[in-house]
Amino acid sequence: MSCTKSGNGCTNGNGVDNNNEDDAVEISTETRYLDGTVRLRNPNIELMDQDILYHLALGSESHDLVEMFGDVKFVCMGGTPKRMFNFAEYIMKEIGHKLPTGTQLMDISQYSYRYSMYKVGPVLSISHGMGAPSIGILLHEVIKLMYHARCRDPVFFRIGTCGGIGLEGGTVIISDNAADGMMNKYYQVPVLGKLVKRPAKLDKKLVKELKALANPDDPYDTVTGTTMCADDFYEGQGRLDGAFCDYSEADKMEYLERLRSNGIRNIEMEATTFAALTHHAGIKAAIVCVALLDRMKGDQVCTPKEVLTEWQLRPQILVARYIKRYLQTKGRISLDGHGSMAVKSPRRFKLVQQESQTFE
Ligand SMILES: O=P(O)(O)O[C@@H]1C[C@H](O)[C@@H](CO)O1
Ligand SMILES: O=c1cc[nH]c(=O)[nH]1
Repeated sequence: MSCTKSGNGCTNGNGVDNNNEDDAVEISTETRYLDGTVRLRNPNIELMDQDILYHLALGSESHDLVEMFGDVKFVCMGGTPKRMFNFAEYIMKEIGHKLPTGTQLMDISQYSYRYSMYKVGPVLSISHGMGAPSIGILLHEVIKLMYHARCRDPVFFRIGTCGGIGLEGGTVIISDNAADGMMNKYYQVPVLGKLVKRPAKLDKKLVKELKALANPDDPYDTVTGTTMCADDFYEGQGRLDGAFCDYSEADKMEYLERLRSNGIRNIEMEATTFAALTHHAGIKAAIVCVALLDRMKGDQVCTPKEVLTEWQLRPQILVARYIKRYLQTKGRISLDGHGSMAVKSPRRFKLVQQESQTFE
């Protein structure tokens, strides 16, 4: 498998591509057609009569994916169906999107009984479940969906929860790097009996743009830092309160201190997979999580439900600011929030000017 100049390529298990650490996602001809539509790094797909996106309950022949999803610009994901339904309702208000009279938000993937998906104009809101395998399967299918639907330069967000490292519950963390529990900045997955490592890179420019949208009047802190991705909530995150625990509190604290001294500010369970697969697809992506607790102070999530519910809105507010700002800048919604979301069906081979994401 070949690598692009931008370092988008995968490795074969012998090493990891770590060059251009500070680059924004660079669009290569391997991952984009000339008009910005997504090109798959899999020659098999276009040779298939149909592609069944099994876990989304969609298919390239059974559904008109261009008609249904061709206008999607933002794909937002988070762990639970409820959070992503709430986000769909929230973003609908924020961008002033109106559903056709007599209709309501529908879970497009309800018959998959796996993930939930809501579409609000140019925004998709999808639940990804817990952990790398779950978000990995979803990303394969959503990236293929972007290809089939001919979406142009989509931007992906993970809107999540996490444990803070030396950060109070309620703090919002924008990930500028993702690392696994061994502090490797890649996602590794066994493929055909070999470990394939893919660099877990996030778009640094997008991180800065999101950070700039944190409002000094927000009654909570918004910080940037490296996010650790664990394969487990308990032992994998050094908790003392799982069904098993073969280490002491001192061992736990020593590990958390080591993470902290390496710039790790929070722990969750999807960051490396999300960063690596979006990067490999040449898709600009960001992770914004709220800390549910400070792991230096404890393990149990004991904050009252209503408070947790309010905290979970915080990453949504930041991402909504970005989306709204983008749509306003692109003139697709007016400042009073009442605008048309209509977008012409994209034409894959028409050369269009590269869109700039800079707002200033
Ligand atoms: O987006 P969510 O809140 O699901 O992210 C974190 C990581 C795990 O999926 C889960 C563990 O509670 O929360
Ligand atoms: O501590 C936490 C909290 C939320 N999600 C995690 O993965 N860990």
